[in-house]
Amino acid sequence: MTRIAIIGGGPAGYEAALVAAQHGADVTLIDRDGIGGACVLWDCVPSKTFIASTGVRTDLRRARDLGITLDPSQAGVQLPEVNARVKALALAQSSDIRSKLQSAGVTVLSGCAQLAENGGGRAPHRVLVKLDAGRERERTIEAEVVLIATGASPRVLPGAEPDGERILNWRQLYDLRELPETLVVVGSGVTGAEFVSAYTELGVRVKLVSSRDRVLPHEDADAALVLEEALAERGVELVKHARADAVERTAEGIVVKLSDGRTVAGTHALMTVGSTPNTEDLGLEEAGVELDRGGYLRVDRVSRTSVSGIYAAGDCTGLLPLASVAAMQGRIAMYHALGEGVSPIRLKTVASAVFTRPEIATVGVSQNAIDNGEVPARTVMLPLNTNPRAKMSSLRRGFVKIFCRPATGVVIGGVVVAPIASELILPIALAVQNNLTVNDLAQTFSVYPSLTGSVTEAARLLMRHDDLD
Ligand SMILES: Cc1cc2nc3c(=O)[nH]c(=O)nc-3n(C[C@H](O)[C@H](O)[C@H](O)COP(=O)(O)OP(=O)(O)OC[C@H]3O[C@@H](n4cnc5c(N)ncnc54)[C@H](O)[C@@H]3O)c2cc1C
Ligand SMILES: NC(=O)c1ccc[n+]([C@@H]2O[C@H](COP(=O)([O-])OP(=O)(O)OC[C@H]3O[C@@H](n4cnc5c(N)ncnc54)[C@H](O)[C@@H]3O)[C@@H](O)[C@H]2O)c1
Repeated sequence: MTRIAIIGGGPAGYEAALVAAQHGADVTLIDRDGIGGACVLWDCVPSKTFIASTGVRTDLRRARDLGITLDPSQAGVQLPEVNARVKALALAQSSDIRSKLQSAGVTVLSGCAQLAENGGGRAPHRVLVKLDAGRERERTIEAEVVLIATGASPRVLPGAEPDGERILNWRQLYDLRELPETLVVVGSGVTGAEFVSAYTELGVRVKLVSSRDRVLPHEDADAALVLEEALAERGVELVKHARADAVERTAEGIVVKLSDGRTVAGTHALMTVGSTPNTEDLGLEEAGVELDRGGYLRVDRVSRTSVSGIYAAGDCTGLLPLASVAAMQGRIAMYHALGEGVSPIRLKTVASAVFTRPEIATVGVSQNAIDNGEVPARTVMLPLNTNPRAKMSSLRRGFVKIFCRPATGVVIGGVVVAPIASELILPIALAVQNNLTVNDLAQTFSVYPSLTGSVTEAARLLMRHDDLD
């Protein structure tokens, strides 16, 4: 029976463990902070749960447009209750995953693990675990296969170290007892944008410090523009071309010092300046495992590191820091290690979403790659304000974009900006994954009236005239 040791219990680690156990391996999974990893306990799941609460306020804000008047005092935010719900839901999900692993036969250990010296040659790898509890303090596990799935941690900007009171990282937000009066968010990537949108919905005055000329510099530019307009309308102050050098405490709260001499004041600062991989103190150098720039583990498309039998998956590899990609990398590693048929990971079919209001969802090639001439494509952008369902719900913003191959009409990408874009992207993702054409999409019945009607309509606009004859 193949022995497998997995370091890290986030989506990369636990999905890998489930697959390996299903295929008859003897699996030990070690995690130091809690099963589900940062994804379930601090990052993805808590932020989306928090955003679900703020979404109620979004709907209330829009109710007036639909002829419903509400007493604003009835829409108060009980922050301790919101935060308690976030934490309870994260812990419950962590516990569900632990039970699932245990019933699949996975040995779950709580503790900190690192690679230990092995006997060399064909001897199995050895993993040293410093256990959290119990009489046994250390255990050495021998395994033919090791998967490193240790994730990443919030990057700390020197001079702006979080203190958990006024200068916060996103993992410390759920300990606040009261809403900040003025929140300065530093960093306009996906994490920053999601919290700006969420806190604005809760009535907090928000300022966003962006090192670029816009919010979401890595996302579709048209989508980012729509979001920027929506945030500006809600009073968000966007400070552009602004690189934070330091954040200092003041009598009133904090002040963010920018590299060009400007300052931005608030009561609290939220640092969303990216993450760094958890690859220190793992014994990687001694084991000969190579790292890339920034300390990420170098892997190929079946998750192999530079050392035979040692695989890596998830945010510690820096491939694409998404829970879905982490899980897929973990599964692929196990299929490969156990000799099962496996296809290398394909990032071109990954669907992802930014959970702002409106949401932004994307899949496949980007508009940028098309505009740069890297990918030849025919494109369409259909505003949602022509969609009957959108009009009924008084939606003013948003669009559907579809990109297809010029000659064949095969769908290669798309963008949706809408309140539930994370759900609406699926038909386009399905088309991209399965090489479907715009004709296939256009000929699919969508419900009338529905927002997905804009997906089929956009596809119809991309059908060539000779197809329509
Ligand atoms: C604010 C935020 C929101 C996000 N929202 C989304 C989203 O909506 N959708 C999405 O797809 N992705 C989202 N992501 C990204 C997603 O959270 C990550 O891609 C995902 O967590 C990666 O999973 P992982 O298994 O690689 O690592 P993690 O989830 O980080 O888990 C790694 C685990 O390994 C443990 N560990 C580390 N070192 C050791 C050691 N030496 N011994 C034992 N255990 C160790 C850690 O404690 C941790 O528990 C979000 C990220 C952030 C920051
Ligand atoms: N909904 C989701 O799926 C979701 C949500 C959050 C994060 N994520 C994943 O996590 C990844 C990382 O996102 P992120 O937003 O945490 O990090 P990021 O690295 O994408 O963005 C950080 C931003 O901070 C800026 N920055 C860095 N130093 C700065 C400084 N001194 N002053 C001002 N700005 C500064 C950077 O220029 C960058 O734009 C995403 O690419 C995504 O894959 C996904």
